[in-house]
Amino acid sequence: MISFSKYHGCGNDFIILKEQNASGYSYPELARAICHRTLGIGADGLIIVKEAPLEMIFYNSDGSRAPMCGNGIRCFAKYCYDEGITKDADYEVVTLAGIMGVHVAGLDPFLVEINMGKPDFDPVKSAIRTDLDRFLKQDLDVNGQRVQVSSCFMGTVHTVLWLEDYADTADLESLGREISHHPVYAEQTNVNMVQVIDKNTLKLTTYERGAGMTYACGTGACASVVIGALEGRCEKEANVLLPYGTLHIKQIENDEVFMTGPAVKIGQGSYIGENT
Ligand SMILES: N[C@@H](CCC[C@H](N)C(=O)O)C(=O)O
Repeated sequence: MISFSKYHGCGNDFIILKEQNASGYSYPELARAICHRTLGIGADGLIIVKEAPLEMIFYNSDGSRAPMCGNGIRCFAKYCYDEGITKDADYEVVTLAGIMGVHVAGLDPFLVEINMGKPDFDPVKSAIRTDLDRFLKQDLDVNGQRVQVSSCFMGTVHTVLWLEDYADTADLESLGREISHHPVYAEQTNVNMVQVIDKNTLKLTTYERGAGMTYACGTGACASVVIGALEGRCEKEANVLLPYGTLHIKQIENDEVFMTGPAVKIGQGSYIGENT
């Protein structure tokens, strides 16, 4: 039996476990089994919490490991608060993408601001097969359709495309899937399909590597504002609208990106784990 909790950030949902509760399990297999929407508890990802120092280990629902998860780290912060692991307002969390700064900005509702670090435009960092220095405003052939995309590493690999450039946006899931698996991305990419509402407001739909369509993506919201500002489509500070919440994203003068948003506990229980 594995004790777990379930949380969501703007609809992006996660199973969260302490490291000691998953000892002896293969994390990729556990992620696939526990995140399964029918045979498991159901979630977009699995978060393992390590203490001293605090570390977030993140797996997508398909069992692949990701370096960072923006909505996940806010839920990690709420879990640490709920479990009494830390009641500090400011602390750091180790991730595969580096150390992230956490600031608990409100308790009811629970609001967290994360220092997400700086975007990295080097295509090598995002495993993009190109000779270019930056992969911005690049045309991809997607099923015979020309699609213009921009990519960067914002905790993990992200690609942004602007929905106003397309006449047919009826099937965002297949558009996202095709771009995510495009051969130019050696390790796939997360795909953010963005609508500009105004210079300070974006509406985001994300196809995630390792999880498919999700209701929200925190690192994707950051990448969308960063690339949107670079391309003159939005300001460096904007709200990103998602079906189950809003993220506030701000890029400051030294290029660091801050993301503020909610984290909500859904429940807790015991997972029998017979499928792992
Ligand atoms: N939903 C996340 C990102 C999770 C990781 C991603 N699917 C990947 O494989 O890079 C977020 O909120 O940032």
